[in-house]
Amino acid sequence: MSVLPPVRKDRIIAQLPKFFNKGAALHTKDEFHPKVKTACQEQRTGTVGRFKISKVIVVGDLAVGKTCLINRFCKDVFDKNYKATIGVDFEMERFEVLGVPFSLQLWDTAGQERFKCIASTYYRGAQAVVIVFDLNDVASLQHTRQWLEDAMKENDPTSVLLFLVGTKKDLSSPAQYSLIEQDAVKLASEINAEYWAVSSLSGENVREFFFRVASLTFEANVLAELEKSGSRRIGEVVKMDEQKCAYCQYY
Ligand SMILES: Nc1nc2c(ncn2[C@@H]2O[C@H](COP(=O)(O)OP(=O)(O)OP(=O)(O)O)[C@@H](O)[C@H]2O)c(=O)[nH]1
Ligand SMILES: [Mg+2]
Repeated sequence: MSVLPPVRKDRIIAQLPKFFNKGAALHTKDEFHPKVKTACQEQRTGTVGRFKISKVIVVGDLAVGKTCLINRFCKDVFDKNYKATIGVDFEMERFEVLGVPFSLQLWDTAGQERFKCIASTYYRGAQAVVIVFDLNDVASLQHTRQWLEDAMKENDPTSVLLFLVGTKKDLSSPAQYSLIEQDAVKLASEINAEYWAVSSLSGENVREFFFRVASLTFEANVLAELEKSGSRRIGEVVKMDEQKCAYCQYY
C-alpha cells in the first residue's frame, strides 16, 4: 500500500512536451519513444516509478536565478530580494508520466565561490544537469563551460542529460534577447545541451521547462531499464549454458 498522497493534477504528463528551440534540443521527436510507451502501458518500467528518484542538479554563477527558478516551479512564488544559497538546498517534485509515478529531486546549488566546495560534493549521481545563466549577463553565459566541467567531474557524461537555461527573460529587450540567444544556442549545441529561456518573475516557460526535464529524464531512465532487463535475460541464458556444459563434462 502506498503511503504517498496522489500526484498533483498539474504534475501529470500524458504527452511529450515540446522542445524550446529546434537548433538546440536533446531530441525533436513529437512523442515518447514507442518502447517507453509500450513499457508504461504494460507496467514494465522496472525500478522507474517504484523506487527510483532521479537527481537533477542546478548549477551556475551567483545570482543568475537558480533558486528563483526552482521556487517558481515548486512553490509558485517569486522573491525579488537576493538571498544567496549557502551550500545546497533541495526540493522533491512528484510527477506522473504516462501513468507511471516519477520523482525528481531538484538540487539547488550555491553559485558563490566560497560555497562552491560544499556544493560540488552534491554533484554526484545526477541524471540531469541544469546549467543556468542570466540572459542579461554575457559573462554568466561564458562561465557555463566551467560549470559543466565541474559537474561532469562527478558524473558520467554519456548518461547525463544537459540543459542550458537563460533566466530573467523579462529584463531583456527583444533585440538584446536575440543577440544572446544566438550565442546560447550555439554553445548548447556544442555541448549537447537543450536550450531554454525563462522568466521566474513572470513564470514564462518555467513549467514547460521542468516538464521537459521530467519527461526526457523519465524516457532515458525507462530506456536504460529496458536495456538492462534485456541484457539480464541474455546473461541468464549464458549462465544456463555454462551449467549445462559443466553437467555434460561431469558425465
Ligand atoms: N527580473 C527578474 N529577476 C530575477 C529572475 N530570477 C531571479 N531574479 C532575481 O535575481 C536575484 C538572484 O536570484 P537567485 O535565484 O537568488 O539567484 P541564485 O542563482 O540562486 O544565486 P546563488 O544562490 O547565490 O547562487 C534575485 O534578486 C532575484 O529576485 C527573473 O526571472 N526576473
Ligand atoms: Mg540560490
